[in-house]
Amino acid sequence: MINWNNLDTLNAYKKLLSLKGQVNLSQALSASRVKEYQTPMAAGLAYNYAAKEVNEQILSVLAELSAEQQLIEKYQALLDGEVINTGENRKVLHQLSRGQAGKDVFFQGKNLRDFYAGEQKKIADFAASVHSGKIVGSKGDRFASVVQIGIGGSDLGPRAMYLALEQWAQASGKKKMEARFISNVDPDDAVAVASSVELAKTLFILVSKSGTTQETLANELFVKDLLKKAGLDPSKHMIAVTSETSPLANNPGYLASFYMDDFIGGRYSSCSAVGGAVLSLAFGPETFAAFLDGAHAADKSALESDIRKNPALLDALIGVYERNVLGYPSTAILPYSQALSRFPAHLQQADMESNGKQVNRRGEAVRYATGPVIFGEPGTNGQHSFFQLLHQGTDIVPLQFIGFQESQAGADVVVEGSTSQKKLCANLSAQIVAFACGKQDTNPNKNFPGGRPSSLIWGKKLTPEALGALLAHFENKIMFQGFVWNLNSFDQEGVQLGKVLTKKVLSGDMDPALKAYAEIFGL
Ligand SMILES: O=P(O)(O)OC[C@H]1O[C@H](O)[C@H](O)[C@@H](O)[C@@H]1O
Repeated sequence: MINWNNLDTLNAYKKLLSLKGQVNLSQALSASRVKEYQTPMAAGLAYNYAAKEVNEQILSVLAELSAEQQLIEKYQALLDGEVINTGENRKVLHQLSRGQAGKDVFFQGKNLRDFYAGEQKKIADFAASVHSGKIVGSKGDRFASVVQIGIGGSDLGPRAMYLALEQWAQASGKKKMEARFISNVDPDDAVAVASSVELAKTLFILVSKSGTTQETLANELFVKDLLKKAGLDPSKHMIAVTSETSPLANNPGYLASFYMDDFIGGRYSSCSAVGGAVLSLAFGPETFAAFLDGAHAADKSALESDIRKNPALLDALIGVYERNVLGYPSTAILPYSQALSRFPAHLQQADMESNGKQVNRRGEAVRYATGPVIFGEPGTNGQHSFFQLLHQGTDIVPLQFIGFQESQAGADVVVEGSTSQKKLCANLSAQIVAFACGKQDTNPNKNFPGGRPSSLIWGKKLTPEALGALLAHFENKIMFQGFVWNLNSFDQEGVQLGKVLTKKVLSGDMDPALKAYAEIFGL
């Protein structure tokens, strides 16, 4: 029997509050702790939490919290197809799009694992036909580029994953097609992307789960207009990815259509047809399959009930301790990997759209902090930008570093006795210790207080499997945190009001304040 309780009703939470400030990070951090406070992740990655403000006692109360809030049972129920998205009365099945970690899940007599796998197979066959030249553009040209049109979850995850594997694919001979993305309704986005490709050799992927998103539909027509003006037949240059119930479904105006469903939230859709189409076209279906394998392995590891052996659960619980006990308002995602340049942007949506909520699953106000603000940039770039505040600002911002021993492309240069990859990893190591330990100085302006916590996810190299595991780690972390806070992490009502008011502006039905702003733009 599962109980959905608010965090502040739990005994373990009350205990946890009494453990505030037990750890002095600059004193606690030691070589043995760096070795000991680490747990293996899927696909050869590891989660290191030596520089977090936790100790054995805090970790054992976090384990009690996990048991009392039934985090693993709730995850298992989600995998088994229970209606976890209560606000929209939906199952939550993104994990099923990358393998079976729970029971078979059926909806209206359809086995949904077979449905997701079937769409993946259809995409693989379609991609093979494009790569072999069996399917060509309307003037007979082979397709060389693919442009995804979508926004939010239909853009951020797939774009971040594409960029994450581009150099790896190039170096390993897996790159089949160039991919670009159009998301913004700002016409300059579509113009810039369209002018960077040869339209006759470009396949567009229209991606919208709902099939109703204003920006995406506007960009579809924008692109179709450009295709027509170039003398090309849009129906031979565009495929669609949508849900079977959307207005875009079953439209013969697309070269092909691939489907996902309402049980996969937009921000969790990278492993469905939403990410599958672009990644399979760009890097081949086998690369996408390897990415799914890594994600599935991470999903399985998230079922472990010992928090010390479950990196996603541990990461989630430490985050709750930082947010609700230590009161830290935000978290920075800092990948020391250029390939992950858009990964923080993806996590902004994944985390903040999921856990940026003020009411619980039953719609009652909660009396504790929920999801933190998420932001980030790759290192070392961030060091020359916002790290000043992170080191010496008045807020403490927990940091999630990500790093790899090897680069993806392998090409490197030795300058002043070290390679660039070595410099990158040296910077990462240095930052963790600088944040944790600080440095005393008699000049207050040069004083580093330290005591600034971070975790490190690391691996040998960012491969498709490692990327899948990394993505699933964060998705599962967000899910566990939502369970701790007793939220529905799978709806996003907070994005609706702006859409309604936008329609009012465009239809001329405005209140005075709205009208005043609209007038600034001559509307
Ligand atoms: O895929 P679509 O239905 O076009 O939705 C695209 C995006 O827009 C919405 O406003 C939501 O905030 C996102 O969660 C979603 O990913």
